[in-house]
Amino acid sequence: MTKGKITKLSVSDVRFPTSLEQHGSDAMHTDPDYSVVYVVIETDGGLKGYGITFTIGRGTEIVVCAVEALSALVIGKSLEDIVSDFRSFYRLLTSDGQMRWIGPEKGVIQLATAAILNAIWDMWARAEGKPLWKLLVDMEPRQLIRCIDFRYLSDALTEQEALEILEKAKEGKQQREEQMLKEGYPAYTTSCAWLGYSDEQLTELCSAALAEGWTKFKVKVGADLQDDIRRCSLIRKMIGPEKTLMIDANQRWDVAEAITWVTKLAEFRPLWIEEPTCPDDILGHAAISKALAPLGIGVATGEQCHNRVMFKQFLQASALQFVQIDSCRVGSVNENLATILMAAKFKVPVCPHAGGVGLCELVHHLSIFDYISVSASLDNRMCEYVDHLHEHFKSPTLIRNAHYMPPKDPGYSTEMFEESVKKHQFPDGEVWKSILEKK
Ligand SMILES: C[C@H](O)[C@@H](O)[C@@H](O)[C@H](O)C(=O)O
Ligand SMILES: [Mg+2]
Repeated sequence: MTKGKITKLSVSDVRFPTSLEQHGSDAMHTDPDYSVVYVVIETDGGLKGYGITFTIGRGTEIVVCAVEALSALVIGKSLEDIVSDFRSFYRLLTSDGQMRWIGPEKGVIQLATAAILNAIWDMWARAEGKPLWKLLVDMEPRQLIRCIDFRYLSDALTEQEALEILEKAKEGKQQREEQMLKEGYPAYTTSCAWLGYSDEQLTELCSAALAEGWTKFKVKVGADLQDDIRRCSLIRKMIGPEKTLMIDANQRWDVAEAITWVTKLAEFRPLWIEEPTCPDDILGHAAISKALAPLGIGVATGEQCHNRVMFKQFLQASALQFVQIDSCRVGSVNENLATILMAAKFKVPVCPHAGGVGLCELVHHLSIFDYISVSASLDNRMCEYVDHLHEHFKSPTLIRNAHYMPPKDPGYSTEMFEESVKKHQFPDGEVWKSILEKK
């Protein structure tokens, strides 16, 4: 594999003005400009890797600084040095004796870690000539385990248990891979019902989605109860009693408020309420889960769950019924592998968070791996889909019949078109120059 040492890491602040049309809006984030911190790493032997982390506009420049601060830990290493002992490299990035103080393993520094490690995984998959999901699927359990930092996890999941889960799932792997290649991984859509959309827009988008074959829909709630009742009733009527509805409050409520509010929306039979309260409030989520269980409503969370230790506690406390991993929030594939394995042990389905810009491109690799190599089940499992900004990626997602089709191109689907990056660079790209001039 030796193709030189990493000699170059470049990082850009790339923003898309989605707030102009209220795409992505929710009860807490009313004007998101979907953005990425885009990292490109290169070796002197000609290997390249592309990585992103997701942000929503202002503040992206801070993550860029954090990537720059971490870059010294990457420069000079070869891909082989890194992946032959990936666990140690993960530790190096997340446990630097001085920089860990500004985390540890949370917030801006963790987003930066995600961007860099996503680029490394992309480089590895490209070097092997495989899409990332296939790289993972073809790895022996022991090799997968060596990518995971088990520090702080052993009270919930030991290495031995993780190995046993992976060994057990070897049975039927081949058939599941064939099934994925034929049918794809089930997806749901959030594109119809952002909070800032009018009822007309909602109706139009929902009927288009139904015509395209979507069967599972997520609606933003949490700002105004009467609005929520009206919007949920509209969608439930359009999709009929059989199809699936989920609701997402993006952390808007206190615990008691969440319970009363969601109880009032129970007649629309949501499968889950997502992020009902503060994403760090594990016991709060446990209380909400307990109160809503009799109504048949689960709690989903994870898009702002900053590391594997948080997921561990959510699982230990029965505080969530759907684990929403995110490919850009935590320490990349390494940390998501840990969470996927813990979810398998606790028998909780993984339903990744996606959307934003690039999140769909990345995370469906992990869903496909989860099904083939870990969970072996599609029960109550689906990966989020949002129909924005795919045109900026060289290997965009492919949806067929509301399923994600497995990517074929080598890598982690992270590479963007140079032209897109250039145009949307903040604040000097032509898109932003013209917006900022008008302001
Ligand atoms: C600001 C963003 O669009 C969020 O609203 C979005 O990630 C959302 O929570 C989701 O679950 O898709
Ligand atoms: Mg959400």
